[in-house]
Amino acid sequence: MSELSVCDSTLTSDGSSMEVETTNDSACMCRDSSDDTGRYQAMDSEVICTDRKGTAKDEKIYVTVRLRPLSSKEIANDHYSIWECPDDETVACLYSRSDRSNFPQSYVFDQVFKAERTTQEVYERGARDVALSALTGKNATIFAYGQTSSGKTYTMKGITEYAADDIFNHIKQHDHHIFLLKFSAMEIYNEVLSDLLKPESGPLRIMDDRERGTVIEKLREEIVKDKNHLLRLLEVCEARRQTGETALNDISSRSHQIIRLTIESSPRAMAEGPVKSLIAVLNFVDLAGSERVSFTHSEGTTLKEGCYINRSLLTLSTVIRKLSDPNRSKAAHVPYRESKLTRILRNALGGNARTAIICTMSSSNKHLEQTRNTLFFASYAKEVTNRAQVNVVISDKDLIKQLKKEVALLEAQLRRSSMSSQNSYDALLQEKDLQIERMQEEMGKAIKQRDSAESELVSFRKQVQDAEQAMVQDPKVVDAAQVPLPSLINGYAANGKLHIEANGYHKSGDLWRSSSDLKSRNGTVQQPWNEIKAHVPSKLVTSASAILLDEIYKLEHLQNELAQDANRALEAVQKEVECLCLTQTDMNQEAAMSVAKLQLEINEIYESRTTGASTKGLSDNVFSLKEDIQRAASKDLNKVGDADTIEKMLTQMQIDTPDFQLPALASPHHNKVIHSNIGDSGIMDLGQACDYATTPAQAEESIRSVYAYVTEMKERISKLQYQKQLLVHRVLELERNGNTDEDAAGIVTSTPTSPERWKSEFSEKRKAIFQLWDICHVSIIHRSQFYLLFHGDPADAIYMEVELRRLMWLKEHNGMANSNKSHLRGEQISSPASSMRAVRRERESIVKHLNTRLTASEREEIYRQWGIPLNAKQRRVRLANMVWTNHADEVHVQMSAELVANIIALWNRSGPVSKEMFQLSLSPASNERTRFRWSPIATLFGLGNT
Ligand SMILES: Nc1ncnc2c1ncn2[C@@H]1O[C@H](COP(=O)(O)OP(=O)(O)OP(=O)(O)O)[C@@H](O)[C@H]1O
Repeated sequence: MSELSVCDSTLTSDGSSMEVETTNDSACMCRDSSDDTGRYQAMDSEVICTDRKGTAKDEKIYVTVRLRPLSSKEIANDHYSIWECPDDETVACLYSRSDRSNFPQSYVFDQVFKAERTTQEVYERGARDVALSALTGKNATIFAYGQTSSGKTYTMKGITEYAADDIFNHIKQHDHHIFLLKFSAMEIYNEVLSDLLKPESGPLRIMDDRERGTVIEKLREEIVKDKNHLLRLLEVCEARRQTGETALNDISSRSHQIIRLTIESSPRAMAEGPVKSLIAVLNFVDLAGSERVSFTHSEGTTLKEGCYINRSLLTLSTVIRKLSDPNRSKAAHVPYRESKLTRILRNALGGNARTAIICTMSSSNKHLEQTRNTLFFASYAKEVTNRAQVNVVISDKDLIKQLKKEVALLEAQLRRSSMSSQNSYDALLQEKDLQIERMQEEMGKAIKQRDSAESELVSFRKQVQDAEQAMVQDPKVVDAAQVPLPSLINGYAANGKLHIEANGYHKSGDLWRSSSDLKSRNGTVQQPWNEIKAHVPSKLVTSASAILLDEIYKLEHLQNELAQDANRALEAVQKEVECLCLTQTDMNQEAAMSVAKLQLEINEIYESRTTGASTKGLSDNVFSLKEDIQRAASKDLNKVGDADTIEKMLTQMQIDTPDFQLPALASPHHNKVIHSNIGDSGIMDLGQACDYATTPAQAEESIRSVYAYVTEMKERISKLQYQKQLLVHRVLELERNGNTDEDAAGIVTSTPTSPERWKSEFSEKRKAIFQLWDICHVSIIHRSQFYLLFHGDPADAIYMEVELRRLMWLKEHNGMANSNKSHLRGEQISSPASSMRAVRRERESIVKHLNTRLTASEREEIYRQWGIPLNAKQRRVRLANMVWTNHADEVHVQMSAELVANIIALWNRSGPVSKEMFQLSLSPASNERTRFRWSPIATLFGLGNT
């Protein structure tokens, strides 16, 4: 059952609504609507909004006309009715006068109630619908307009009571809602607003609040408890209203009365979201009647009242007329503020309210003019458009509650999203864990495989070691087939080539070396010759050349070690120079330049050497030996020399390895002299060379000393090379001629025994060599090297002999090379033409390097020595063409050799000239491999062909 709630709160507004834009049911936003159509009105702890979702629409004021029957008094005064209602919407005047012809005879309205119609019918057909709009949240105003005594009060009293009945019936019928009904009443008397419920409060002020709209200050509101309560309040107001007696009305209303019901409803059940209450104001307005003074016989107070009444009604008519103008712009001024009545009824007149106007009129012929004025007013009023909207109230409390719910909802969504993310993270982590697990398993397998491979390798190495040990103890019992493929054994297979050990010799691809050689790091032969001989092929064992070959390998091994020593010396020099760079600021300029030049030269050597050329050179050299060996092995050496004789010869040719002493390296920091000695193996200990910084002068001296040592080492290597070539030559001679130890010993026996004899023999042999160089077109670089290297030392005899024999051999076969370019004994013999071309290229190279190797002053000095005018054209070409052209002239030969060495070589002025020649990079230019090759030595030191 519906109930009418009683609430302690009171409203202080005038009932004007708050216009709010609503975007949805649960959220609304207020905005100021300061135009004439409505204003916001903030209400205590409430937000009133208008629901515009299709419920608001423009609506004309509902205008009806009610005819009052003639009263007994009027009938007594011979009044007669001149108005009739041909239908429910038309009222027509029966009285026609020629002078009134400009007035319409009939008027059409929404409803016309003839005199017989009851007030209930007027209410039901002319006001009920509008009145009950307040129950649905729409403001509503019903007022009566008409001349005095036309029945306004009579009609409005009945309308209010019928509306009250309907309102309470509605409340009864809508028990799922809670209703709050508040009553207030006011009157405007002589343009003074007063509270009918509390008349003692005096005149009320009308406030125009920007937020709340028109507000009647201190207007009392009564919560209506029930219908009787409402009726009692109405009675109170009626009793308090200003009335007076006029000629036309015994109880004439002398004021405008406004009865206001504020109806608020809210659903009883708490639905989702905030509680939305509906609020509306229902005004019942009983206007004072327009009157004509002549008719009312007003005077004094009554006259004054009439003036105010007419003035306010005139303002109302003006407002209605202006609002009814279809051409009116929204900006057009509407004089609401010219009367309190229009200010208070502002929403009802063209605003947020539904409005019904009941125009009351007397049908008497005596009131024709006043009646027509009423009909004119009614005609204007029915053209006024209102726009009533549903007013929704959301309390702050409910709004906060709703917002909290939304926040909770969002938080829940966020939690769900977070949980979802967490779940996905967990899944990802699980997947990663699985991957890690799988990888760990694979790693475990790999580790096992590695361990297994390592154990196999250890086992394999042990087998190899056992096999090697067994072979050392008794090589014959070791079957080569039992030796595992040592693809990973020791360092022999670093190049990945297959090594097969058989009969004391290792074959590593294209490399042959003796077992003893491989095992003797310091060059000493660990296995006796006889022992080696026992394991080499019988063909080689019986061959004197085999003995020579073995010695060749020994020499080569020693040569390699010397080369390594030289490399170490170079590195020491390099480090020394680097140390000097740190103290270069303390050097005097000359020393700095000297050191810088040395450093540059050494850098060039070092950079070239680190390109791997030395390895290549050694390989080439070894390759040459291998070919020699293969050739030797392929021959049937039935008449090779006696091995003992060859051994004897080799003993005599034993390499002279004097104890070199490294030049002192001064150390200013340690104040001592460091000596690097050549050990038994001929390896120089230079380990500490770089640890000592020196003064620039000392350092430079040290560098020069080291440099001289390197040069000496290279000279020894060169001699070894010669010695090796001699032996190779002898091997080939033996192989070719079938000669035996006599030939081999011939070289040895040719070594002079007395210095005097050797001196003359040296001179003769050198002249012969000079001649043969010319005949054979031997490289001028080779000539220079040879000349500067061998000066007549008794130890040089063997080299002189080798060179002489080689040249004679070349001379002998030059004709063959000329007529037949086929290989001789597998060797390619350079033809005289190709040798001449090679010499020519050397001369061109000299021309090329003259400017780069020598300074201008040095060149001028040389030109003067050679008799070339300084202003001559092509001086360099002339000089190059003169070199080595007169072998009979000892001075010319000397100058030629020094010039070539000076130009081509890295010249060290501090050292012996003859010992610098081995830095020459030019080997005899030939497309074919010559039998005597200097290039390995040159490339060993990174002095590849230029
Ligand atoms: N429709 C009607 N049927 C019978 N009597 C009516 C009718 N209308 C009005 N009367 C009577 O007419 C008289 C005047 O009516 P009422 O006081 O309501 O006029 P009024 O328009 O309010 O006048 P005023 O403006 O002076 O107050 C009253 O005695 C009333 O009873």
